[in-house]
Amino acid sequence: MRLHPTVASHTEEVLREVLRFTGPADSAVSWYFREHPKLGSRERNAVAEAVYAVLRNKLVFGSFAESGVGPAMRRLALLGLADAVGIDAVAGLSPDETAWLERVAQIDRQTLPAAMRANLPVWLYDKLVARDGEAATLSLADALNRPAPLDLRVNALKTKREDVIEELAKAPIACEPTPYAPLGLRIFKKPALQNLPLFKDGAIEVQDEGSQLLAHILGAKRGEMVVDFCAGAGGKTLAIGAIMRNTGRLYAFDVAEKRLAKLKPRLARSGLSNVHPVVIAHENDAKVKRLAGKIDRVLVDAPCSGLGTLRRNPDMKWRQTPESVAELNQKQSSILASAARLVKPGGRLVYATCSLLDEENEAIANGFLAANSAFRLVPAREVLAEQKIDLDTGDFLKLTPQQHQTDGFFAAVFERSK
Ligand SMILES: C[S@@+](CC[C@H](N)C(=O)[O-])C[C@H]1O[C@@H](n2cnc3c(N)ncnc32)[C@H](O)[C@@H]1O
Repeated sequence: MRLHPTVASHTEEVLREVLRFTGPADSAVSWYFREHPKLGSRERNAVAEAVYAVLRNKLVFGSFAESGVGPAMRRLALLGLADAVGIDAVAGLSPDETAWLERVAQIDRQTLPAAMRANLPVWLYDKLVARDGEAATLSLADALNRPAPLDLRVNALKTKREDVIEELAKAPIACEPTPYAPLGLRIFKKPALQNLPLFKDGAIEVQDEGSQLLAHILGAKRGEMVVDFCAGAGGKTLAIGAIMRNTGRLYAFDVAEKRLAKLKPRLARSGLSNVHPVVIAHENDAKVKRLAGKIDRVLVDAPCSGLGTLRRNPDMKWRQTPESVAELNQKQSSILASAARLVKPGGRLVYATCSLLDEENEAIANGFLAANSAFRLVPAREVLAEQKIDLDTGDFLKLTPQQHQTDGFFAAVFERSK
């Protein structure tokens, strides 16, 4: 069935805003939909998917849009819609536009230059090729430029994974257990979950398998004192709180009050009562210092470029620059140094990012080790084995979408000796 003919102009309007890259694409899309409440759900879906298709394929579509007819933004919008819903579903096309889209669809992308096919900014493409070579970069870029499946985490305080599979099947929503995370489920479609009793009752949360693994790698135990230093809206906090079986004390720190506020309703659904959200002014806040040397496990899920999450946030690649990454590096080292002071002897500190860049990952971890002789690196493979998770990515946890079907994640585990 064809979409409403205004879908192309709505897509064009949203693109005009999103391609200014002044804020996150998902906020711009949500704002537009709030301003246009009459737009039907099928149309909204098509507009959003088309905008994301343009963000994912910006270089290739930009090149295709040099041919064709009509305003440049409409050409991009049509390419996005053709990619997202197919040419036949797009109404209101002129015969010239249809012919152009059909011509473009015939182009063999293998004939395009590699850097264009990767659809990455030049600085990032060059950096990845210098590290991994062209073939590996193209395979990574290909995985990053595809939409992610939907991963769920089962709240073990409320139910079991097998019971959720059965319950979802009644909806009917088909899912399969995630390969590594013991409480994860993967759905390949995008059903609306918000109205399911399972969701409302806090039996499931949406969380990428990689993010779930970061909660496991922290290895928090019952009754421990734990800090989630950069808790944000609490994706990992909720997972850690459940791993602690709702015992002990889990502080959720963040400098962003708005983000921490989003944790509140999730906490209420989850049934957790061991979580204590705390807004801090900065990483050296007195509230942090008060806990120095008292904490068993500290997770630093550091602010980062987010380049590992391009499957979900394709705009990030166009919004980050070498300068923004350098700025983040300063912040990352500073937060890690401050968080380390919380850890008691024998306690563990985990540094994690959802970045794929060495300078946000190994470089920060190695810099920390060099400056902190009281800490040693605990090989990630050992920690994962302790957690009975069958995954060996070496001394560090390194997840990539093409190898593990998760977002890109990094984690280093440190233990304090004295
Ligand atoms: C990667 S996000 C955290 C995501 C979150 N852990 C989750 O699983 O949903 C990084 C967070 O670090 C926070 N942040 C930035 N600077 C900080 C600082 N100096 N101290 C603590 N948190 C900080 C940001 O507000 C952001 O919420």
